[in-house]
Amino acid sequence: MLTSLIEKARDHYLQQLPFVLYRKPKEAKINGIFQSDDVLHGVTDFSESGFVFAPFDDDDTVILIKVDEKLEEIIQPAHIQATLDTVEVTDDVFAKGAFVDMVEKAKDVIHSGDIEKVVVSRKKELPVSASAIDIFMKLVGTYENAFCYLWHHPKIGTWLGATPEILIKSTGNSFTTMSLAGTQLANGTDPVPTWGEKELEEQQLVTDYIGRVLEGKVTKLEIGVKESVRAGRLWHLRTKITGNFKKGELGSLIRSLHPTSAVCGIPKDRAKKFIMEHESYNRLFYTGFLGELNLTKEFSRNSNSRNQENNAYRSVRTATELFVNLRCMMWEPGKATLFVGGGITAGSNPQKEWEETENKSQTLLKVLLD
Ligand SMILES: C=C(O[C@H]1C=CC=C(C(=O)O)[C@@H]1O)C(=O)O
Repeated sequence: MLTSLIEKARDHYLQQLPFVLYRKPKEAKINGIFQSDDVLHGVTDFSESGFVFAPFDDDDTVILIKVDEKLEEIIQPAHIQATLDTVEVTDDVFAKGAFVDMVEKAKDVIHSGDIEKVVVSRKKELPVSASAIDIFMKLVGTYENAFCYLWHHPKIGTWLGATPEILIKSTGNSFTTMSLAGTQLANGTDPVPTWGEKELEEQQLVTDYIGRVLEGKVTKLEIGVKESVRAGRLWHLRTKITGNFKKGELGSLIRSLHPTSAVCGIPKDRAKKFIMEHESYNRLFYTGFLGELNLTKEFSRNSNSRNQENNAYRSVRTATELFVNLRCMMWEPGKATLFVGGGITAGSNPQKEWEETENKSQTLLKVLLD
């Protein structure tokens, strides 16, 4: 079924113009933002408005797609045939050897006391025949709790993903962020998982790190309780963190959060150096962030508990909603490059870390191999 939103995206792709399609967690509506020329815009201080796409490397340019046109539509998503268990964990000996070596090196550096935690990753390439739009529609139909997107800029490329992690969500001067780390495969029978020491410690390090970088920068900082959340076939540990920031400080807040230790490590600079030296590829936009920056939204609220319509009032404010670019891939005609990683601490087992990256790759493989 061709809809005006999907038709517009196809047309933009054919004309090689920038656009993004996205569906927020638990929403039915698909959004499209379309830029009418192919200029590559960069963000300078996060006072801009549009859809941002940021690389992992916080020294590189954050890209902005300008909102020349914004469309919204409720579209019937594509459902996939594959059952949860049809994609097998593979044992690619060469890739596994290199990854396990990197985890061992990371553990050596952690034991030497230089780094406390580092997130290492790898990529996985495979042939694909599906179009980026078809893959996007399957992601939307499969992962209702994730932020699903298809992003295209002719000067950069095409990316897709279904991420479970919020970097920052803000309206006015209040914000929410989260510490998300620790992974285990969902077992059909367990309603909620039991967590081991390694995962609990790994996630606590991320929560403490976020608390430290925000302290002094924000007011009313509140750190919630640990909860287990589902992301496709995986469980993660999550802690919600909220607070208020001063007018004009959104950019500095984003810059201090990214990259969190859920995707880089502790301390940030040494972990980033380890990643740059030991991962044999450039992460590009994997573990960067993406989403709406300073978009105008209408909020309506009832001022009366009896819910009388004439008491409802509306206000127009700007809102920002950014997600960490996880469970993502770069799409090229005929080829997909998937990116997956995991947090390494003193207690990591290299074989288990490999299996964890294989499990994480299934989020996209399930849709690609359908
Ligand atoms: C780096 C990734 O996940 C992060 C987010 C959640 C759990 C993670 C973990 O358990 O290691 C990672 O910190 C990835 O999916 O590639």
